[in-house]
Amino acid sequence: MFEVSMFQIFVIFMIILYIIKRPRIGKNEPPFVPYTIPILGHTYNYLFNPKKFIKECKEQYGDCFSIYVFGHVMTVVSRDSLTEVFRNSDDFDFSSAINELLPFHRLFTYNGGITKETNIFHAKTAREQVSGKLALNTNIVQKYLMKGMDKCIGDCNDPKIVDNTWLTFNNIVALSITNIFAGEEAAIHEDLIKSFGSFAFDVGSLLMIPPILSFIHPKLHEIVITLPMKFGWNPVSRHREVVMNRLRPVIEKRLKEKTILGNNYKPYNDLLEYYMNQPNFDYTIPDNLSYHVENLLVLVFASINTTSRTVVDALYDLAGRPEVLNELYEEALTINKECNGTITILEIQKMEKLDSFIKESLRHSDNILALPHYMISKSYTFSNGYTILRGRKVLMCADDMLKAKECYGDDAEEFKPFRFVNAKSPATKIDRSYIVFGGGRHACPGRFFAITETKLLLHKLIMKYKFSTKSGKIEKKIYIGPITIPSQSSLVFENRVKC
Ligand code: HEM
Repeated sequence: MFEVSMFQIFVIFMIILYIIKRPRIGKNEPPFVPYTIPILGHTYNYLFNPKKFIKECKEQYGDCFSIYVFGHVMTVVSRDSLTEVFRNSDDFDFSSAINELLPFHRLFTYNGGITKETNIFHAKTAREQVSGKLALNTNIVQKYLMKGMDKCIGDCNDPKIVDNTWLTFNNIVALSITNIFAGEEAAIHEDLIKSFGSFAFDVGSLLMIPPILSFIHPKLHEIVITLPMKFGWNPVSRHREVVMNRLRPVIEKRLKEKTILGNNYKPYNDLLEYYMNQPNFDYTIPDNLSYHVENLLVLVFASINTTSRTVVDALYDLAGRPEVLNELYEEALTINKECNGTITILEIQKMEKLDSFIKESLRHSDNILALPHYMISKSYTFSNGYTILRGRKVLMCADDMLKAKECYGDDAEEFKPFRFVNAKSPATKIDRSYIVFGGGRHACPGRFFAITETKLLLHKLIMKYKFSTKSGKIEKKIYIGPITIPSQSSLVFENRVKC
């Protein structure tokens, strides 16, 4: 009798997998980097040795090459070919690549998640209602950043050690953003602020599941990570319920006000008011409020933890450089004297050294590969002559582009805090190499708000505290594969003026 052991089944499975998943490269595709381990391809180097691996590939194959990771061929682009991806947004799509990592179309059950089409609305909202209302909202942002600072860091007459830095500053940013998104009335509720603050972390936790099953098919990975939804666990719905509970009474109150006051009704400046003014808003219709709340949550996802990440990276970069902190304190002091402590958008524009410092910190975000895009046209031929076909995933060499010598000079690798002072190059200005906010037609529309909020919070922190790393050294970021997260080490805060 012929018996088949588990081991034999495994071997047969691996052979089949090897045969069907052998990388297939078109005739004129960017050069394929050879690998030695079958099936795994370049996955090990991608996860555990990305900096050296990508540098060596670039040196050998140029700015455009193909690698094989998690069972898929991906095109890696830098310099001119990277710029082409941004310029040709009809051919390259960011949202479908993001949906593969985080299946928003399954998590957001009422608004369909984040797609190329729905992003038009979200981008317009961010551009006109958030970045576009900076001057109107500076006071409110300032008020709640100060409140958040008092609550989360408080009095540091004696030096205070702050652990969980990203979480701490995320809570401060969440408080101010909840106030301008949901309005001050709703933002008095702790559970709403907590929900907004933890939303991106909760949804993003799905990224921590390694896509092992993608070796077989990416859909399998999606099925597995969304399996808990079948048993009622959905990180979006939990937060959606909290937000709806807190917004419903405010909506009812505003609608009543509108009826009583008629033309004398004074619209609020928050995002809630904007959603209420949409022609398709009618919260009495089933699912209508869920739909609008999910739209709001998309912007919560895009804004809070990206902005707090920028603040925290800048804080670590500053905490390890006391001489730079002193120089920024001098600038902050001068500006503060001129306006008696009440900062308006004009004062924020005057913070030139701080702006340069934040830009340099963003330039050193150290992500090796970022901003995945899918090629969605029939085929695309780069100006270097290489052609890729529909469905090819493209990854950008972020660090390589952000440290390009032809754009930043021979010292491009160095952290020069005041590199951009007098260079007419603010932290919000997109250009060929400064890709932290993407590029082209889909460049981040919330960047004006994010940089203003970051400047305001850092200004207030610099005015109130001296801070340093606990180790006294410049702390390095932590790599998770080719992307980074902030250092986990502690920061020490101390009041500038002791009582
Ligand atoms: C420092 C903080 C931020 C960073 C680093 C950041 C980064 C990015 C990046 C890299 C993209 C992709 C751009 C592309 O496809 O070329 C993007 C898109 C987007 N961001 Fe931001 N972002 C930040 C803050 C914000 C804020 C505060 C908002 C909302 C108020 C926002 C809303 C959006 C939206 C709606 C898009 C999609 C744009 C489109 O597809 O047309 N972001 N962001």
